[in-house]
Order: sequence, then C-alpha cells, then structure tokens
Amino acid sequence: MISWWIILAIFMIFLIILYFASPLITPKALKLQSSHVLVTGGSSGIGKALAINVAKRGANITLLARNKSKLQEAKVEVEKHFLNKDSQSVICISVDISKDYEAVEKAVQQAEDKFGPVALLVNCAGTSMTGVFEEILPSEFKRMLDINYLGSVYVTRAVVPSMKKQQLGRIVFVSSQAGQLGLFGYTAYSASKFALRGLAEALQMELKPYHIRVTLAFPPDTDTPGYAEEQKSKPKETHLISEVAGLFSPHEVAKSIIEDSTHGKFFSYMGLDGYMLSCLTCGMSPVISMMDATQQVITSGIFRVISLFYLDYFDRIVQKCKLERENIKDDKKTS
Ligand SMILES: NC(=O)C1=CN([C@@H]2O[C@H](COP(=O)(O)OP(=O)(O)OC[C@H]3O[C@@H](n4cnc5c(N)ncnc54)[C@H](OP(=O)(O)O)[C@@H]3O)[C@@H](O)[C@H]2O)C=CC1
Ligand SMILES: CCCCCCCCCCCCCCCC(=O)[C@@H](N)CO
Repeated sequence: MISWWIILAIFMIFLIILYFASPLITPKALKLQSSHVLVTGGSSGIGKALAINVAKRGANITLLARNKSKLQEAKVEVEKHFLNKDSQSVICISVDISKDYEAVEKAVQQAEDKFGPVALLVNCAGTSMTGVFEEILPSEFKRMLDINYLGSVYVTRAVVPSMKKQQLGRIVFVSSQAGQLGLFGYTAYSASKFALRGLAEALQMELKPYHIRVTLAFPPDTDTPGYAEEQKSKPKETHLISEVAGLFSPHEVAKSIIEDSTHGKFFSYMGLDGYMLSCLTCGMSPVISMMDATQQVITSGIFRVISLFYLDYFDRIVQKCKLERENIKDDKKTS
C-alpha cells in the first residue's frame, strides 16, 4: 500500500518540476510594442477584437479585408484603444485574399513599406456555412477552401520571406473546434479548417530554425457578425450539437489567441471542451511545453472515454431530428 503512495508522490513531484521547468523551455513571449501586426479579417468579429487587443499592447496594425467602409469603421474603433496615441497607427487595405495571389502580395508589400516586416501575422479572415451535404452547392465547397484555406496560404506566403530574414515572428491560423472534429452540417466548412492543420504543422517545422512560431487556434462558437449570419441557415442538429461547447465573446477568444501566439504555443484553445479536444487530437503536433506534452500523454485515454459519451449524445440528437423531420413529412402527406 505504502509503495503506491510513494509512486503517487514521485509522480506529483515530477509534475511540479515540469510545471516550473516549462517556462524555461518554452519560447520567450514576443513583445508587440512598436511592432507590425497584420490581421486578415480585421474589420469584424474575432479579427477586430484581435486588432483591439494588439492596439492595447502598443502595436502598429494593418487590417486586411474586402469591404472598405467596414474597414474604416474598424480602424476608428481600434484607434481608441492605442497604448500610445502619438506613435501607433492603423492602416486598412482592401483586398480579396481568396482570388489573386499577386494582389495579396501587393497588399502585404504596401503594409511592409509602411510599418516594416510583419512580426505577428494573424490569418483570421474566413467564412462559414452549414447545411446537409447533398443540399450544399458544389461551388460552396470550393468557396470554403478558397477563403478559409487558400486565403491563409496566400497571405502567409507573402509574409514569410521577410519574416525569415528577420529570424523572428509569429504566425496564427484561425481554425475552429470544427477543425478538430467533424460534425453534422459542417462538411464544407470543417474540411477547409482541417486543411489549416496540415499547413500549420508542416510550416512550423520549416520555420522553427528561424525562430518563427506557428499557432493553430481552435475557437468555439463566438458571438460575431459571422456567427449571426451562420445561425440563419443552421440545421437544427448542428445547432443542438454545437450548443454543448457554449458561446464565447470575441474579446476573450482574441485574448487567448494573442497570449498563446506571443508565447509561441502551437495550439490555442478555450474552455474545458477546448482543453479536452486539444489533448485528444494532439496527434503528432509539435511539443512546445513539457507540461502540455505530459498532460496530453496522461489524459488522452480518459478523454477518449469521455468523447464516446459525447459522440453517443450527438448521434442521438441526429436520430431524434431525423424522426422529427419524418413525422412532419407524414403529417403534411395526411393533411
Ligand atoms: N464566430 C465563430 O463562431 C467562429 C469563427 N471562427 C473563425 O474565425 C474567423 C473569424 O470569424 P468571425 O469573426 O465570426 O467572422 P466575421 O464574418 O465576423 O468576419 C470575417 C472577416 O473576414 C473578412 N473576409 C471574409 N472573406 C474575405 C476575403 N475573401 N478576403 C478578405 N477578407 C475577407 C471579412 O471582411 P469582408 O467581408 O469585408 O472581406 C471580415 O473582416 C473565421 O475564420 C471563422 O471561420 C472559428 C470558430 C468559431
Ligand atoms: C473529450 C471530448 C470533448 C468533446 C467536446 C465536443 C464539443 C463539440 C462542439 C463543437 C462546436 C463547433 C463550433 C464551431 C464553431 C465555428 O467554427 C462556427 N461557429 C463558425 O462560424
């Protein structure tokens, strides 16, 4: 009996050592004061909250999006949060990141001419759509990939050369919890967000020797104009399933993304479900903190067991909604 207590005590001491040793091996936090932060999709929702967060940290900010008046409104709002009004500024560049690589490269060049090489790039521009697979237009699958995946490739491709020269930088890809597991209604969207994972994992291995760190963020449902738009056509199943993880504010999501990326973490997640999902789907993602790696090793078995209960709950939602639909059809036929 006593030997079990000794093993437990050794294990606890090991965890405590890891906890204190982790900051020594994780990269130092990148200071954003006076540096150049480029946020795609910075005119709305999570992107705008990210811009506000880095404005408070003293950064110069480039906002990239298509709609000029929305960009201008966001600029005015972001400027209100400057740490130092005399030395900081915001520029807006209107470009569609999903279409023409040359146009994206020109926009990035224009931003770097003004503020110097990008120190932190946040690929946040994106869009979502939900629906039952066979009811989604084939062109929608392409649109999701063009904006959510290729848009991030293009901007990152344009930023990396100068970042490599500086041998310093951070790159964030905003995926989603729906980029960690596939759910009813998200066939087109999830695929585009899963694609970002392959990109982020491969790219981080290339950029690590240049002291550039890549972060992959998995936000849960977040209260933004994009989310409000998504609600309009969401199947009931998708609604009931995603309700499980709750609704977060864009500012809390932005805060955690900036904290994690400035500290060079590979995963950025929110809430208990986010923590469990990230441990469970860690795969062969890079190890930045020994503390995180230990938690992944210890928890993955038990989280897999918990996930089976979640999956069963989701399957029951899908079954219940199917029956409801069939009953509605039958009622219509008989009436
Ligand atoms: N809200 C949520 O529940 C969650 C969102 N996410 C992800 O976070 C990101 C932001 O979402 P959210 O804040 O809700 O979205 P919003 O719709 O509120 O904002 C999207 C932003 O991206 C810009 N954008 C869209 N398409 C393009 C394009 N082709 N070229 C350039 N800019 C573009 C928009 O500006 P404009 O239209 O003017 O171009 C806008 O600034 C997305 O990638 C989304 O998938 C992830 C998890 C949850
Ligand atoms: C141990 C296992 C734990 C499992 C927890 C599972 C929780 C699943 C919730 C998924 C929510 C999907 C959010 C998508 C958000 C998004 O990207 C859109 N809103 C974009 O607009």
